[in-house]
Amino acid sequence: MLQVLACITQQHDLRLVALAAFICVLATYTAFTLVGRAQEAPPRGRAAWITTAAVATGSGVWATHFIAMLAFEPDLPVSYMVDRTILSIIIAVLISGVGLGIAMSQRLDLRLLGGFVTGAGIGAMHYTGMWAVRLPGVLTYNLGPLSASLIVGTLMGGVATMAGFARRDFRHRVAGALLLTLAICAMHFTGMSAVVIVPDASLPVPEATIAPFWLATAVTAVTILILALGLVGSTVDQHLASRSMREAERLRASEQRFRQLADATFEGIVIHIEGEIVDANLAMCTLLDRPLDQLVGQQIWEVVAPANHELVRERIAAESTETQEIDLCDANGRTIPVEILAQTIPFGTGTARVVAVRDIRERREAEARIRHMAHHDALTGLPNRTLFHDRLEQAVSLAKRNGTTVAVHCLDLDRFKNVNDLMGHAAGDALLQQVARHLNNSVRAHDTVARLSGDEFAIIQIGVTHPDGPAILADRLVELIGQPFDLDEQQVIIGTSIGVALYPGDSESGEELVRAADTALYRAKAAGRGTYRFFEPEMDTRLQERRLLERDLRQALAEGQLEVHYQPLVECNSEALLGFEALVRWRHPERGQVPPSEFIPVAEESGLIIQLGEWVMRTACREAAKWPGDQRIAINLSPVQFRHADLAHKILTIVEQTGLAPERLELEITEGVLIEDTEHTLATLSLLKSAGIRVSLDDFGTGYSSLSYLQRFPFDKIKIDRSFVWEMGRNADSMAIVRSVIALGRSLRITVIAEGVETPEQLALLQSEQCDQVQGFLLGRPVPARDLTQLMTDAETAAAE
Ligand SMILES: Nc1nc2c(ncn2[C@@H]2O[C@H](COP(=O)(O)O[C@H]3[C@@H](O)[C@H](n4cnc5c(=O)[nH]c(N)nc54)O[C@@H]3COP(=O)(O)O)[C@@H](O)[C@H]2O)c(=O)[nH]1
Repeated sequence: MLQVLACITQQHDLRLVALAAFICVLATYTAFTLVGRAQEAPPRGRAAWITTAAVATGSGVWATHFIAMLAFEPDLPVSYMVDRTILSIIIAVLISGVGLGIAMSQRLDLRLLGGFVTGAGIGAMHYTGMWAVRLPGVLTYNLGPLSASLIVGTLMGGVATMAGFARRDFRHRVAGALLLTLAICAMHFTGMSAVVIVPDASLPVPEATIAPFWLATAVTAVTILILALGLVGSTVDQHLASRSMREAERLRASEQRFRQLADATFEGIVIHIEGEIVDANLAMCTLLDRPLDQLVGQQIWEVVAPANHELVRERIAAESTETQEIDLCDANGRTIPVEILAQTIPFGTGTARVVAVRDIRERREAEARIRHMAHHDALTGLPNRTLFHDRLEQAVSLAKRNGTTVAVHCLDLDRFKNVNDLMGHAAGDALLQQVARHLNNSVRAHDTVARLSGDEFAIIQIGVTHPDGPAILADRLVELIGQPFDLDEQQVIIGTSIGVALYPGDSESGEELVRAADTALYRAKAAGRGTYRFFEPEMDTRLQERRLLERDLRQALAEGQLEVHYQPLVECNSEALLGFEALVRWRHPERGQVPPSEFIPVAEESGLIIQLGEWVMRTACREAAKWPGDQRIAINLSPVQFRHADLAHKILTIVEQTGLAPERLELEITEGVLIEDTEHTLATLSLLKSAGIRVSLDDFGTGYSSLSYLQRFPFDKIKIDRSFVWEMGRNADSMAIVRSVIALGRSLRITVIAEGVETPEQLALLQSEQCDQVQGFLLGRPVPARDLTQLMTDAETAAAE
């Protein structure tokens, strides 16, 4: 060690030694910095950085050696052989490159080995450089220091790389650089202390050389330039690399955010390039029931329903951005209706199509539900009137093309209203559902059973090949609906009336076919119900007649062709005049006298009964109010009038306006009034009754459940139907009924009137049974108002006698 120190202090120019040390620190620092860059660089760029590090480090270390050599003052002129000096530079560069290349490894053993190689390489450079020295003497080495210099240099090289590459930060780089500088200096000066120079005058003196100071300055300048270039390059590159790393990081984060965003949407997103899927979000994978790695690389045709391939191809070609509904196929081959919206976006170096996919299964189901609701009856689930007419038009068009026959059956349930009224609406609904099921089971799959309204059903029987086909079906339906139905553990028997019309034959259009079937239904009902009738052209004539009658009645109301006649109501025993029943009369200018039994049903069907009824009520009340006595006035009310909510209000207004005492007014209603919407009817009647108006139950005994109505409303009077009165003398049953009704009235304290009394015998029988009142041609025919004064005077005279 002392020998080394003596060598440094006594045989070297210390200023140049300091300069060499400075260069060495700079070179070794550059070495660690550049190798650090190589470590961080992508594999492709590493070789370039190692090469740069090798050149910078090799030249720096060589410069250190060379300046240190210039600092050496052996008291003899010294020069250097160019070729050997260049060789020493090459060795420095090559072995530094190899050593540092190994040392940059993550493995500790390789890092140590790299340090050893670097240290040894510097030794090799040093002794090659010494080999280039020329002086007038013999230069030999002491083996001990020589070996020591190589061992020290090699070992310390290892220590320096271990320290310098332990971490990639400035402190470790500096520590490594200082240790490597120490290694180089130790190796150099130990090596120099091994030098023994024996002057030899016989050897040639080297030619005058450039002063060591200037040589050192030139080498230093060039070296610093090389090292500075290396360092600046490394710093700039590191800056750029960290910027691009930050960019890449930002890109990665943005991509991740985009994916999270895309995955968070409910809509599926798929990106494809000319049909090849390159990415998709989570919703898309879930929709198609395929993992992302299965989707990526697939052609979109594999997920689009074949029927939509052409359409999708056209959209891609046109770069369409319009929304479109198509079908996709999932992994299980299920069809998924979706709405798509596509955009062309920049993607990598080219473009791609990004497609937003919305699952519209729920929407389609809701639409289907709404469509179904719009075309089906909610209670029975059968097609409604709208769908029925659509299907009928289709069936007729098809029959026209194929030359086949279509039959339309219009059905009306008989006595359904009774069930509804007596057992309640829930039972009525259950019955309609059972009927619907029965009808559906009776037809073939391609026939249509529809519910048109209330208890009206219709059937379209298509593809009729056998001429008896419609009759066979109608027969079966009458039979089927005539069977008892089970309702709430009770059996009910209803029945059905059916009208049948055929295409071709009865009509050319669906609408007319229904009208014809309706006409036939009317005839089936008129024939006593529980049967069917085929449409016949003559039925249509009747229908036409009804229409004409309706037109004329409308005109009659407008032109005042109507009149009210009054028929006496008489006390049975005394035959005293009690009042009159108002009966409407129509004298048509051409038709002559039209009976109410003909035009009242037409008025009820057309709704004209509202206007007509109000007119009769006002006319009769006004007339009765003028009568000198307090005779009562009985006025008929139709069931149709009760469907209007303001009936009670209208009657009370008329009574008030005409000045008739309410107690003098009797309203005659039939069972038909009570069958429809009983609650509303009873409320109307109660209101009228509470105003003092009397209420009579007309045609008693002809209805289905006359007796039950007596329990439900406190009628003032019941009128025995004239059919019983006519049969009294001939038919014991009719007599028994008349007797029972009179007894019933007496026990319930309800007045009983018998109508249709035409003979003195009938009157005598009724008197013997103590009937309260009578009405009939025997006691007085309906007469116009102008004849009433005479009639009342006669009655007064008769009473006085
Ligand atoms: N809603 C309204 N209905 C009315 C009105 N005017 C009449 N009508 C109803 O029309 C039906 C037929 O009535 P009409 O042809 O007037 O016959 C009535 C009497 O003329 C007839 N009658 C009376 N006595 C006899 C008789 O001895 N023999 C016989 N063959 N017929 C007789 O009975 C009819 C009265 O019946 P009713 O009403 O049941 O008391 C008829 O149902 C009328 O109700 C009206 O303004 N509004």
